[in-house]
Amino acid sequence: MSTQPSASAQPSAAPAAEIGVIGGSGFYSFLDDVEEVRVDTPYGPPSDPVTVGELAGRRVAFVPRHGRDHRFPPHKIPYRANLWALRSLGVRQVLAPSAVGSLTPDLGVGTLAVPDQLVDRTSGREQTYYDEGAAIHVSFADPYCPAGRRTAVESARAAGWDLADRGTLVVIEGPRFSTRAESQWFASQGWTLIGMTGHPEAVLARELALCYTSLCLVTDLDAGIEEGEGVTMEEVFRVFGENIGRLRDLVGDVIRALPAERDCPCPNTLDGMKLPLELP
Ligand SMILES: CSC[C@H]1O[C@H](OP(=O)(O)O)[C@H](O)[C@@H]1O
Ligand SMILES: Nc1ncnc2[nH]cnc12
Repeated sequence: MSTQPSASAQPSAAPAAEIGVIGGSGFYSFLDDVEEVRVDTPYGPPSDPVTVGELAGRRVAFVPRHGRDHRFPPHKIPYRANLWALRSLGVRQVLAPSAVGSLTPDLGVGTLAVPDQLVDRTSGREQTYYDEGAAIHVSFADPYCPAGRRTAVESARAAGWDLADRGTLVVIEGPRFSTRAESQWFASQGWTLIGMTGHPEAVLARELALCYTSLCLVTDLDAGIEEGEGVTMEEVFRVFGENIGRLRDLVGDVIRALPAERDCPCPNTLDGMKLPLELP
């Protein structure tokens, strides 16, 4: 599966897609023969034009959350625009690959973790579509789609990954990495994974009634458990680069195996949600 968008940007012809992929650090493109779409949203443009292509008969839209040139740091990513853009193309299920640190020696570098819980330690990010008009409070007890998670776990197992079939992802504000004390405190809570982008992405997906599945590649042991000089950005990119081929393949496997009809308990409709702005 490659990586280069082949077509030029189109103003607003919007090809439909059912599955969305949001690429993270080191994951800036997906699929061959894609159509590039400039989608505008009430929240501004997404991180970069969305590319839409086909895999195993499934229409897939891709957006790189940091932009193709990684110009958006985690606290400046236009999360609302990214999710809105995918939803407005028809996407209903989102796969979100991400580079994460491990908070436990049990999860080594190169592990694929499919978290089932999330802890928000960010501050000051725009994290809702429901900030005017009416007070709407979505349920978020289980932030990830169980069907998406099941499919990801089965696909990763079949592909021979070192696998964590659950885990709690703590999302820090960044862009700095954690101190050793912070990291040790997170680990002492039983949280197992650490990243900077899982929130508000997951909750915005929930607010748009999108299924959302996080695919975490462990690129490092976080400061509280490693014995060296601390995590570096170079280390994260290097390890991610060593694994991007098989991670892309895994995302493809998950897309092939995702049920076409959603059979999960995730909200499936926005009826009654009084979204302040209308989706196209
Ligand atoms: C590149 S170092 C830290 C950076 O990597 C992760 O990005 P993503 O979740 O988009 O793969 C982490 O969250 C930070 O944004
Ligand atoms: N240790 C870490 N902390 C926060 N985000 C990360 N992304 C990759 N590794 C990370």
